[in-house]
Amino acid sequence: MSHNFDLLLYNIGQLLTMDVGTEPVRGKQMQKLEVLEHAAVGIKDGKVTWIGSNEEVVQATSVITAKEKMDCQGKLVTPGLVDPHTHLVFGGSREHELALKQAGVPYLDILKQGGGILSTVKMTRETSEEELVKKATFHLDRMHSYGITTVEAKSGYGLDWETELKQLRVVKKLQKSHTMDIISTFLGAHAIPQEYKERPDDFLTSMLELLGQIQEEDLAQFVDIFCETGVFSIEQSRKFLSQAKEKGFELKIHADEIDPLGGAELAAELGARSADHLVGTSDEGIKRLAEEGVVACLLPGTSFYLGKPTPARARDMLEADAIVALATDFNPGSCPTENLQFIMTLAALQLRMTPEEIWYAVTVNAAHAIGVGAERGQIAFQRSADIVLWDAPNYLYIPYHYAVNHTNTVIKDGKIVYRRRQA
Ligand SMILES: N=CN[C@@H](CCC(=O)O)C(=O)O
Ligand SMILES: [Zn+2]
Repeated sequence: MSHNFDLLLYNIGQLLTMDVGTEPVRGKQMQKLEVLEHAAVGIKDGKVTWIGSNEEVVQATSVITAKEKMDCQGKLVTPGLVDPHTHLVFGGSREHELALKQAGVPYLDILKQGGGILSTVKMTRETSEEELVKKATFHLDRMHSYGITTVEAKSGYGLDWETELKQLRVVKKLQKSHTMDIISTFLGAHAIPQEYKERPDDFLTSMLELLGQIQEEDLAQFVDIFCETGVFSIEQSRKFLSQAKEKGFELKIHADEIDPLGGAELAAELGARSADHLVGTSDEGIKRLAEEGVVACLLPGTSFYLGKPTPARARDMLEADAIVALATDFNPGSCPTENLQFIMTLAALQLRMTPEEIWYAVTVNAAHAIGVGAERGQIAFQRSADIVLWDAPNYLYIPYHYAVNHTNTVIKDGKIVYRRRQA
């Protein structure tokens, strides 16, 4: 059979296809990783149309042709990474808070004093839609350079109708203008704005009134809430998310990030797609997440940056056969980094996840955490060609050699969107 590809990747030292079909991978199954040695991948019309051996390429040069050929020099090739939890769209930055953190001022105290999220809210309200598009485009370009080809992006720095819609419309514009696949989440329930300080329930009601407009303009697939001490309680979160679910939205929840309020149990009760953070989650919460197939989306970069001594209980979640994913939690306050590769290292060192588990957590399960598990996170026949060639000899190397960028070439829907500058 002859092939005429648009792009042929050959001489691949190690290929991780992560080709597990359309279901997420649970717990103990995350240990089993298929590695193809000396492989090749053919791409046509933006899709993966052939996966074979390098031998076949060498032997059959006459019947395997391509407009462009990429010699992968015996290096690692994997699916494009998926980042299922980011606060991509925001104005300004919060580097001044670093000194407060160093002085030991707790994250929730900074928020209580009107800083933290609320200071980003002020800056985002003051930033134009065009400026927000430009700034988020810069971050998306950087994410591509780190090997990320699909991301989730939340609102939550407006906390009023105008600015929440502004953020979501920025995401909608980026879905059209940028090569990155972006899944949108409404996080209007991110914090209580000053103007509603004494009336949090009225604030949540006003955010719920936005849902109709969000649906009408198709601005978000998910609705999320920050369920945390001093922000929104379990009861408030249950009421808010239940009403969003009734309107047809899929659910996410910032759960048990700092205090173990039982956000994981609530996520299971409501059939959320994912529960995120989970640093303080109880045995019961872990059990319920696994039972209901809620993706446990862990954010070790946030624990690292906030200097939290105890990491999320990843090993107990894996033991309980939960579906575990990883994300950056990229945001200006608790995790200002787009580098998902560094998150992979933190998952190894702090969460004690194995390299095999980590690779499922940044591809297949990350895609399931944002509802695109059937389309993204794998190199498989007729799937979009979202592929990374790494300057690495094998898949162990990425979490091991840390705080640098290992990408050589990043391919999105069959097109090269990033190539490391060759000296
Ligand atoms: N905890 C709430 N939201 C973000 C932090 C947002 C911020 O600090 O600006 C998080 O997931 O950590
Ligand atoms: Zn977050």
